[in-house]
Amino acid sequence: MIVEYIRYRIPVGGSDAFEAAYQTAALSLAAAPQCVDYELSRCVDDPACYVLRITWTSAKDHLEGFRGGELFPAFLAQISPYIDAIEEMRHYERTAVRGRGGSTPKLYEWAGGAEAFERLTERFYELVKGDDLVGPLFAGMDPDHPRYVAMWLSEVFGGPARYTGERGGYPHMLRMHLGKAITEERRRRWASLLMDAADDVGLPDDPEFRAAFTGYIEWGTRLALANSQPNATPPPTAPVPHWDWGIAPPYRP
Ligand code: HEM
Repeated sequence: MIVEYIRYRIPVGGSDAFEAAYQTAALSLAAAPQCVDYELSRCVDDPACYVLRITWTSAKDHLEGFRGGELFPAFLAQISPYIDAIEEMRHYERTAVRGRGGSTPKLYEWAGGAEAFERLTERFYELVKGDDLVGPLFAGMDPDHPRYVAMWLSEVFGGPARYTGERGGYPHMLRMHLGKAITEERRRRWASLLMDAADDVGLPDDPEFRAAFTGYIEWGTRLALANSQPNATPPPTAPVPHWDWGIAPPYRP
C-alpha cells in the first residue's frame, strides 16, 4: 500500500465549491479497486489549506490502473479546476511507526487482562476434558497447556507478547496443530465450549466485545482445522495476529 498526499491552497470563498467538487470526485475513488481509502481534511489554523490523503493498493495501481482506467475522466473533470491550487502531490511509503492511541481500550484490557484469560482457559480445559468429542484429542496434553493458550489469546487481543517471547510464537502454535486432522464437528464443539467457558468465568458479555472475541475464535478455529489436515502446507512462519474491535467499537454510555 502507498499513501498519496495532495495539499491544496484554496482561495477564500472557494471552499464550498471545492468540497462539493470532491464529494462528486470521491464517487470515482469509492468505486476504484485501486483505492483503499481516502479522506479530505481542512486546516483549522489556516482554513485555506486542505490535505487529501488517498491510500492506493500501490503507486503503479494508482498511476497506471486508476489514471488509465474508465473512472479517471469523471474524477479529473471535477478536480481539474483546482490543479493550480496544488502545493504538493506525492506518494509516501508507510513506516513501522504507526498504531492506535489510548482512546479505545484494547480487547485484552476490556476482557480483564492476563488473569481473565487464565480463568477462561482453566475453565475451558475442564469442559474439554469432560467432553466426549474433543476430550480425547487433549488426553495427553501438557498440564501447562491452558496457561499457554491464555498467553496466546492475551497476545492476540493486544496484551504483552509473551507467547512469542517465551513459547515460540506462531511457528510453535502451528506445529502443535499439524497433522491433528481436526474435523468440522470437533472445531465447532471446541468453539462452543470456549463460549460456555467465557460465560462461566464472567468474561464481558457486551455485544461489541463478544462479537470481536467470537470473530477471532471463528477465524482461528477454521485456520486450525485447515492447518491440521494431513495434506496442509501452511506458512511455517507468520506474525501472531492482532485482533481488534470490529465494526462496532466498545459501547460506553
Ligand atoms: C482460535 C483457535 C485456537 C487457538 C487460539 C489454539 C491455540 C493453541 C495453542 C497456543 C496451542 C499450543 C500450546 C503450547 O504452546 O503448548 C495449541 C495446541 C493444541 N490445540 Fe489448539 N487452538 C485453537 C484451535 C484448536 C482446535 C479447534 C482444536 C481441536 C478441536 C485444537 C487442538 C489442539 C491440540 C490437540 C493441541 C495440542 C495440545 C497438547 O498436546 O499440549 N486447537 N492450540
